[in-house]
Amino acid sequence: MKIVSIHEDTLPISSTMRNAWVDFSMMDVSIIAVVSDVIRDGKPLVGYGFNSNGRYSAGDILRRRVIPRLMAADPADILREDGSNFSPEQIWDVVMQNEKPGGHGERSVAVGVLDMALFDLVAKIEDKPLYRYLSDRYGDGSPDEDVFVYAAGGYYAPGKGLVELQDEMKKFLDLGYTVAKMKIGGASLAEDLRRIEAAMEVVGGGQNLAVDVNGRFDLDTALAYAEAISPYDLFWYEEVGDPLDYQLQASLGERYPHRMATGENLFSLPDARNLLRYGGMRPELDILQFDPVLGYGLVEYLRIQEILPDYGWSPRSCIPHGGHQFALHIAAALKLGGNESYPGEFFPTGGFADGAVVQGGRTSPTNAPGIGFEPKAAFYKHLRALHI
Ligand SMILES: O=C([O-])CC(=O)C(=O)O
Ligand SMILES: [Mg+2]
Repeated sequence: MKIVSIHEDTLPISSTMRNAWVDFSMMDVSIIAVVSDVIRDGKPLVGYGFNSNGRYSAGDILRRRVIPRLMAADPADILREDGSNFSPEQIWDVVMQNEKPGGHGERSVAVGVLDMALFDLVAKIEDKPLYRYLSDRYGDGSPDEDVFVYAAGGYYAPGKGLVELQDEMKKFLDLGYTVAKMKIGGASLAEDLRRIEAAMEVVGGGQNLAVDVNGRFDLDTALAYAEAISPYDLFWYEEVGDPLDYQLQASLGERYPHRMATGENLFSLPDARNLLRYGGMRPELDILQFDPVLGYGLVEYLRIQEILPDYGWSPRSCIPHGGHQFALHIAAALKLGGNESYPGEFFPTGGFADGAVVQGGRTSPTNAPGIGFEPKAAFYKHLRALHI
């Protein structure tokens, strides 16, 4: 069993929206196809991956370091001991040769793109949907049948006023979501409060609405907003300060009695552990949003899962960032607390498989083998074009 070829490209997912830091006019993702010599129905099995949503493509690192290391590896070193399948864990060690620790930057994204494709391939070789494969190998063999998902959106955009924001929130409810998320921190406090109140009016109150600052605030601004939004009792207050400012997070936690969520821009086990050690996050209340792609893939995410109990955390407190099908499978298999969803953003990578139904704020991964990119037509045509 071997990897025959790896194909990589960059796909634009640009749009006119913005959060408190980033306008998405130049946003793109890396996409990858890993072609194996395993033949099924007359065709080679291929694993596909992409780098989640919201961080830029990492093609240079893939082309210059990650892919060459994998292609140069002895085929025996990248298989499980019994030779029955590829080992994403061993491949992780191969592609991380000669890399210093720390300073994870875009390297963790490049490794995550490959890792997603490997898990897609490995599950296809076992002819199982990914959540079943993961549950059998890393979980308890009985995955959750469905997963809590919330609709992320509420971006700032040209010409988007309160009415348009309310229409967007209404659309989320019509699609079957019960909780929506919106951006704050990109306008004045007074304007953001008007936006929050307008959204709450539609979604049914603060417990159905999360707000996301994308790391924009210093401590004073974080606390001023905290005081102003406290009476709303929001679903959560997300990524309020710089992702690596654990002291800010801890100070906020001392003053803000409602749920906080963060972690989408922590890209490694040591960074995640530092959040648990020093970030003042409260295991009985708060939510951890590490993205299983951006942070060196599922291999590293599993290492993070392993240390959670040491700090009093349960997998149910994890709701990954990214709104991708990969994390949906992981959430079902590892019994996480839920998954993000982008019903209206990041075309064509956002959203789940075509025809996926959300009901009462819950959905299920597809039963196609692997991740199920094939039944996501508008995206799959780009993945397939990588190697055809
Ligand atoms: O706006 C973004 O980059 C995405 C984001 O923070 C989220 O989904 O929580
Ligand atoms: Mg966020």
